[in-house]
Amino acid sequence: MGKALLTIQDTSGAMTQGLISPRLILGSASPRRRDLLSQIGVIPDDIRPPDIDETPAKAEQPRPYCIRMAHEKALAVEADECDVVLSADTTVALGRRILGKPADAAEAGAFLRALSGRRHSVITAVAVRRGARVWQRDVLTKVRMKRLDDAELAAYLATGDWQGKAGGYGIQGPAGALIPWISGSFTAVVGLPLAETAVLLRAAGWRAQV
Ligand SMILES: Cc1cn([C@H]2C[C@H](O)[C@@H](COP(=O)(O)OP(=O)(O)OP(=O)(O)O)O2)c(=O)[nH]c1=O
Repeated sequence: MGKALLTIQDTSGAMTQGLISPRLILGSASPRRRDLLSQIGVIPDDIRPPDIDETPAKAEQPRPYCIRMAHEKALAVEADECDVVLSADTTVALGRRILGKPADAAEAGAFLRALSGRRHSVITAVAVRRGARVWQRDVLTKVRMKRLDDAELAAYLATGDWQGKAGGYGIQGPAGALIPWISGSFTAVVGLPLAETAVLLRAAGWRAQV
């Protein structure tokens, strides 16, 4: 697929043809995803946050849920036929339980108490769409959170860093001090697995940066 042939007609009626790279639309409101992309030299031409219903279906398992969310986000973003749209979803899973973005500090506290002293999974699914074609990958990372005492929990909640983050924490911020071990992809936990994302962008014809 790669580059598209662009034909421009000027005011005299003359036609000019040239090859253009597709535009990249980041279908995400997450500043983390924008920052992660810039780490590999990918600067989106536009950012269009998707507006979808993120309620899990009844008895839906975390991984299928996460994959479905990324797919629906990519489809929800308006784009031209040759634009490349990139969307993702990060889901924190404690067993079969899906921990989304906490509504308030009380819910963040409840999530963190549930995660305290245990291993959980962070799943990030990425969807890249061009026209009707969608390329997807998902990455599962195991994360262990240390056992939190009341003072540590209160101190973390007071930072406000839990806001807008699945599971009520951000490993890249102060919560990094609460996470002694991960197995998997750090960038996936933060919101976008960069190695897998680079593969998907190349598959969709986006020019490789690295
Ligand atoms: C677990 C974890 C999540 N997160 C963030 C990444 C995501 O932004 C967010 C999970 O919510 P998402 O629904 O995946 O993303 P979003 O609502 O922020 O943005 P959009 O749907 O528009 O793409 O949690 C971290 O920043 N650090 C972490 O350690």
